[in-house]
Amino acid sequence: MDDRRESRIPRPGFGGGFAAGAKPLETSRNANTSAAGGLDRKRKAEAPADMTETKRPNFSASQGPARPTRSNTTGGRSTSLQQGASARAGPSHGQPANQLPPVMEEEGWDAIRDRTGQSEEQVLDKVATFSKGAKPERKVEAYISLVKEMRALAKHLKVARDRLAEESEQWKKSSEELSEKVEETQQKMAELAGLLSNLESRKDELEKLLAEKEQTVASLHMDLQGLKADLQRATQQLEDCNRKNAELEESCRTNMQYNSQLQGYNSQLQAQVEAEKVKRDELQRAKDELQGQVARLTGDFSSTKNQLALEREQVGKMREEREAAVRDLSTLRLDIDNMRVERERALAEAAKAKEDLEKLRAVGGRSLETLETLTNEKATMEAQMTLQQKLITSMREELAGAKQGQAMSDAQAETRAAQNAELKAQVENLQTALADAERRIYEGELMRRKLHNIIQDLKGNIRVYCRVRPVSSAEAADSSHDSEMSLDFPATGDLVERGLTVTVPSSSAGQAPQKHNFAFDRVFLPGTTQQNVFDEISELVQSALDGHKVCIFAYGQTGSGKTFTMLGNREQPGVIPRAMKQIFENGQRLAAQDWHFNMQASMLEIYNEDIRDLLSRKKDESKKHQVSHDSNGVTTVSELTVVDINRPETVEQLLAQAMEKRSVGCTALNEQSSRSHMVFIMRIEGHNKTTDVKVSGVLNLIDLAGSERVKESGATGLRLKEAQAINKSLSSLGDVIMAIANKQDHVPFRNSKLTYLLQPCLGGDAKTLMFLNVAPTREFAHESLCSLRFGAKVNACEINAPKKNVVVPRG
Ligand SMILES: Nc1ncnc2c1ncn2[C@@H]1O[C@H](COP(=O)(O)OP(=O)(O)OP(=O)(O)O)[C@@H](O)[C@H]1O
Repeated sequence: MDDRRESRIPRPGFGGGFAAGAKPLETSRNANTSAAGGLDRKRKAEAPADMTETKRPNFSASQGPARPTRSNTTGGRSTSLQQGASARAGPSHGQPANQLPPVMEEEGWDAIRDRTGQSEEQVLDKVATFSKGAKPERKVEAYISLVKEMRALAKHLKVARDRLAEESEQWKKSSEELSEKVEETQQKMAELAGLLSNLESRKDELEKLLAEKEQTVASLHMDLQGLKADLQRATQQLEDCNRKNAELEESCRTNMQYNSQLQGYNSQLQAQVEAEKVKRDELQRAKDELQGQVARLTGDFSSTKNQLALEREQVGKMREEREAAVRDLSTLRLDIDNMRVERERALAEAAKAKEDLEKLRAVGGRSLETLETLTNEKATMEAQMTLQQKLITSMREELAGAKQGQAMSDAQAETRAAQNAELKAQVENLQTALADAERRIYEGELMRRKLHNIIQDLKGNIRVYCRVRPVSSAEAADSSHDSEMSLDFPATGDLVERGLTVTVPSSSAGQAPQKHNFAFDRVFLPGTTQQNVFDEISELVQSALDGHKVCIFAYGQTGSGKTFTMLGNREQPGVIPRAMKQIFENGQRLAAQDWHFNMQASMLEIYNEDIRDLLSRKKDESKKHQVSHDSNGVTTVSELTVVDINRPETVEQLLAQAMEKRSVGCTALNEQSSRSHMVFIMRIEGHNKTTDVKVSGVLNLIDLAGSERVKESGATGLRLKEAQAINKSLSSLGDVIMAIANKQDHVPFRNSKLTYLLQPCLGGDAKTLMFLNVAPTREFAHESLCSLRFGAKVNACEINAPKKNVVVPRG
């Protein structure tokens, strides 16, 4: 128990120091210190004051000032020594004064220090000094006291050294513990330092972040300022807009007026065109008549010419004959002269013979025989002469007749020549009139083309014609169909033949059906004939012959009449056969103006985004066709059959062949539904040999696949895939038209095969018409609404003025 208490005694003042922070020791020390302090105070209170006085040694002045007796004045260390010493010297302190041992007995150091108030150093440095004459006993006493003090101090120091050794051990241990703790602490500190550096780096990051945030805040602030400024500007702009809006409304009103003027102008132009057409027809008729006359006159002329030639020939012959007759006559004359000479000679001879006969008679009647002979000769000669005279007379008559004939044929030839000259003059006049008529027809044609184009442009380059098919007999007869009409058409007002209203039954019971109004360039009612429909688009077909790129689409749900409109049937041919007929007829008509046309046709279908050649006679379906366009906008489809066509019958055969090949599948909506887009492409190259003008047009006629919504078609599997491909390409077509109309930088032609194929024919230099085919009954009202909405979007588009592909020779 004592040991433990002693071990807690603090180190003496001259030993080593405590490590800072050794708290347990410090706490014990304080406790003991206060306990010791309590004992000291008790002892002081109990010790008699005089005794303390007397036992204090008498030091000289060199000993230094005497220290106060309070233990705490020497600091903690002295206090501890006192405490330890007093603990051991306990019994001697606890005795009453009269029982104290004599001073010379062993007194502990603590007691000595308490008594004398000296410190250890003071005792060690103490030197015994005596005043002169001091008694030896006093000196001895002083020495004894000093020795005692020294001894007490020595003991005390020994005890203290031992304790110090022990304490040193303990301190060593605690030092080791401490160094362990220090290590731990250092580790912890290192960890903490790591943590701190982490924290510092984190702090740096956070500071950076903070700085960034501050920057962001600053930029946001600036943005806010900018936005405020923008807001102000926007407000300003809004005001401007409002003002402009008012101006626009005003200009809109003006435009509307202008528009109605334009419409007036348009109708005037149309009237002009009609008048021009009438004139052209009249001119054509006049030309035909003139041509007939010319042909007749040319016939007359050539027959007269032939006759004249014949007559000339005859006259020539007659001349020859006359000349021959003249020659004969002169020969005859010569003969007559000869005969005359002969006769005269014969007469002379006869006279001579007579004379001779007379002489002979006279001579005696000699030579009777000779006389008879001579008489006979004379008679023969006279007969000959008579004959020759007759001959001469008849030849004279013939000559006179020939002369008369020649005079007549000369007169006839003159008449004919006069007639010929007249006919020539007439032919020349007619030829001049014909050239004039041809020139006027050519000018009329140019004017027609110009006006035609103006009208086409005024009508817009994308036109939408809605065609409503009649209710089929099957629909009317079958009660499972809702064959009530869902479409109404205005009977009066501006929208006659242009507007329609679709009434869509509500999907939820009890709700009223909804009405939607639409207006298009033209609406064909159910009874409209194929010819009426074609009449409305024939001008567009004509444009292809004039050198434009033209696309005519048929869009609509399955069974709405697309194929009927585009192809029709034998009795009611549709747009494609009629267009072919018109192109051929007009091509032939233009041949009179020296135009020569080359036409080529191809037919393909796009099925599931693959191209199939509909005119190929091969059965290989796996062939892949690539589409490419050159810089002139000429499209090529690799390995596609191209057929030269020179008569409409060829087209009929091609169409029949193509229809057999076209992909047909069944959906819940139509058992014979075409599941592909069919594209008929006709290229027309024209050349005017007189003017050397060249034109190059393309006519694309497209029967699109059914547009019904995938869900409605009830399709699954392959049919579902087909329906999805169809929907994608139809919506791509819509997107392309919108992008062109909105003048977007990028037009997504490549989003589908169809739009990529038709790219050059869908841009600014092309004319597009879309037939919007709709079924009339309530059963299809929802699909009709979708088709009408699509058409309305397309109809709202306006495309640049088209460019004609015409090459005019230089000079
Ligand atoms: N205007 C019309 N007059 C008379 N009959 C019509 C008319 N339009 C369509 N039809 C008839 O309606 C039926 C369906 O028409 P059509 O085959 O042309 O539809 P479709 O839209 O081409 O369908 P699909 O997408 O399946 O090819 C046909 O029997 C057709 O003869």
